[in-house]
Amino acid sequence: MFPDANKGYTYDDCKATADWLLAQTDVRPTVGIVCGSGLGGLADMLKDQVIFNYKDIPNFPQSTVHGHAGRLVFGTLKGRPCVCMQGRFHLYEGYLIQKIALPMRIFKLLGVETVLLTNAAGGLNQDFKVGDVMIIKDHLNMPGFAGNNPLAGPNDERFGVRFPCMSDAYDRELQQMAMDIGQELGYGDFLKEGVYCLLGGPSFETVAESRMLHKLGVDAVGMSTVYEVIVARHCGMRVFALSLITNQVVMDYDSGEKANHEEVLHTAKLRAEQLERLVSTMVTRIEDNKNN
Ligand SMILES: O=P(O)(O)O[C@@H]1C[C@H](O)[C@@H](CO)O1
Ligand code: HPA
Repeated sequence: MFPDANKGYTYDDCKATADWLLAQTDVRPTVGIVCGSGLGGLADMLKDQVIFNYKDIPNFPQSTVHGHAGRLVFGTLKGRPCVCMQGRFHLYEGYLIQKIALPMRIFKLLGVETVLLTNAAGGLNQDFKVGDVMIIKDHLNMPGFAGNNPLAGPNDERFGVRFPCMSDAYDRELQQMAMDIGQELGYGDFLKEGVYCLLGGPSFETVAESRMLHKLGVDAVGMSTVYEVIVARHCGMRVFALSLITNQVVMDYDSGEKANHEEVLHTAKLRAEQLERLVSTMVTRIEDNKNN
């Protein structure tokens, strides 16, 4: 049923990739960051960078989407060791679902304890505006209802249990921390919270699909993050995720609006600096809290 489930994704394969990376950098990251569409500037904030192109990393997939540079950047954020994915992988790129989330297992084997994920998403919540930042409190794995789960296939207990709990997927303390930091930075007006829904893409939603998701209580819809969260939680890392609302989802047949990737990248550019400040402050606080 899962013909390729083991190919290239065994514990030993992940370990070989992690060891290959660790042999080439002195950075021992405890925080891992994933940059969403157009949000790769986060990685540029790291000091003393050691950069690996995805194409040079054994077992790593390649980025094929505009706005995803395809580099793994090690370095320090205000002195704290981090690793940052400047570009992620999506179902619509044609990757096997296990491969999309493979970097989370490599993060774990690098020593990462906390993962901070960002994405670009369309706003369904009618109170959201373009440019709002939604702290994700829960998700809907829409492809998951049809059996598309990155943990499908043989389970290796060295990563985690066969049936992991997901009701606590998004760390409450980190959500509160982001809210607090957002208030301190004066971002209160555009900081929201809500439920993210994964769709496979790459086509954007029809009006009927958008209306259905809205009725289901979805606040923002996108094409990533959920598989990474499931795999990160499976192997015991703490998870925080946020969506930048890059566009308002079209819910009206008379609307002249049309979702497009250029608008997504444009909005990301406008909010990038504030997002970088929010995430970098979180990194320092996570590390400081650990030492106190
Ligand atoms: O990687 P993310 O989820 O930020 O990318 C979003 C979803 C699609 O890949 C793309 C659509 O514009 O942006
Ligand atoms: O409207 C959207 N739908 C799905 N994915 C997205 N990523 C950015 N915007 C969107």
